[in-house]
Amino acid sequence: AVDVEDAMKDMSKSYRLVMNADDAASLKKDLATFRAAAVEAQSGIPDKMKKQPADSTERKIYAEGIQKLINQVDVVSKLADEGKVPEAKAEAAKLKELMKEYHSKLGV
Ligand code: HEM
Repeated sequence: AVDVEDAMKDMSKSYRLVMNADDAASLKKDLATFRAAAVEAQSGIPDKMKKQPADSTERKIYAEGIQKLINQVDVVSKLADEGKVPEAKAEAAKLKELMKEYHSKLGV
């Protein structure tokens, strides 16, 4: 089974790479790594929610947050595809905002 905690750790590493990238090619590569980890996290159930029904409030909040995160990665990737590196990084900062918002909502 997918370990959400491991996927989150991978997201954390690739997020750092994204924010340190200084050309469109490495930015695109690091965003792809981040996205893959986020999709992995999406396919798992966080430890503290394993005993909850799929429609519990927390599980719905988790699903909503991960979907928003993936949608935002796609916004960033589009800018990277267009070679707009500073704009892409400005949008990438919103990934961290989503992290703070949802970690706080979910108490993690
Ligand atoms: C840039 C985005 C994000 C990063 C870098 C990130 C990173 C992390 C890290 C490092 C952990 C702790 C793993 C450990 O215990 O060592 C974690 C846990 C967790 N995060 Fe995130 N996170 C992000 C976004 C999100 C979002 C958007 C959500 C909710 C939708 C979320 C939900 C969780 C949950 C539920 C856990 C606990 C996992 C478990 O124990 O099974 N995270 N995250």
